[in-house]
Amino acid sequence: MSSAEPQPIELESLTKYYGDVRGVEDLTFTVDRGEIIGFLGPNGAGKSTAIHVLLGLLKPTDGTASLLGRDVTDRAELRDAKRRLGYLPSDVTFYDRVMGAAVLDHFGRLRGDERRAELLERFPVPLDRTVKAYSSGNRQKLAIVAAFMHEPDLAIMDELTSGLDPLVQNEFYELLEERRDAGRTSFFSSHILSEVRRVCDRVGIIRNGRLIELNTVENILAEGGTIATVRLAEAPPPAALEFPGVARVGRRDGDGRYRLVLAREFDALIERLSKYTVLELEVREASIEDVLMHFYGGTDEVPDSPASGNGASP
Ligand SMILES: Nc1ncnc2c1ncn2[C@@H]1O[C@H](COP(=O)(O)OP(=O)(O)OP(=O)(O)O)[C@@H](O)[C@H]1O
Repeated sequence: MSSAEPQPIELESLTKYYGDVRGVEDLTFTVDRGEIIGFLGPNGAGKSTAIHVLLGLLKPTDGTASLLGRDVTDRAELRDAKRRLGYLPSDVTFYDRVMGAAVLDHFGRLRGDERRAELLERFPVPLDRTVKAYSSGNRQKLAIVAAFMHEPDLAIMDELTSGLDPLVQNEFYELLEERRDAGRTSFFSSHILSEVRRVCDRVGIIRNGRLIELNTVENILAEGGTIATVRLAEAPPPAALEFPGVARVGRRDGDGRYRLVLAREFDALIERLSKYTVLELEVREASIEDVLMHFYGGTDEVPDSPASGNGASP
């Protein structure tokens, strides 16, 4: 690939309304070549809408979207881009009455299949059975082979590894990492925070149709990397515990504990707490779940997040 090659995904003020219902609004971002980027957000945030616009399945209300430098609203350009695209949908459906092998033959004829044999070794499926007889995991493995066997420059995946067992998941993450090493790009939506942390270079967080954060996992964690939970004999208002370096302070309704999200400002924390009688203090590293709960704000829709049960939402 030459350096003059266009970015794999470029969205500029992309907006999609379904009648009066907002799907996404004013989305602007660029995905770089060789990047693995995750798209996170609560249910209904707009992830699928953005992906469907990118695939040319939905027409934008406003703004532009391009795949591998091709305008997705132009049929010929979209067709061209799709030859170098691998797409893994969230609900894998094939014609039930065809054999697994015939499914791969079909996609192979359309786009190529140079990695077919190797991928089938890594993601084995019963090729001589009809897809109807496949378990959901096998369907997904077949979809992976179909999506990646032509070595696409860009892969787009909706709900990355839903339904795969942990060993297959791991194999799949390795495939994405090999692609990255070869300068190929992967973009996926996910609810699974551990997988985002494991494989992503950057994470985009979308809420109510808008992109509210786009950053590396490390930087997202660094903004509020420490959580202090404290119980005081006194009951000052949460704002009394704020100082530079504290991102948020909240107070739990049930037991009156305060929860501070802060940068590693331990001296300042100790100084501030010294004004009070500290009955309990726990300080720990924030998890990505903690940080994302902040962005998701007050929703319960982070499935593998531990219950945070605190009053520290923004
Ligand atoms: N075909 C449609 N007609 C009307 N509204 C729609 C349609 N598809 C999506 N929406 C609305 O657009 C918004 C974004 O939905 P979208 O499916 O893109 O979110 P999502 O982030 O993919 O959610 P999930 O994680 O639940 O799949 C929601 O308010 C949803 O109700």
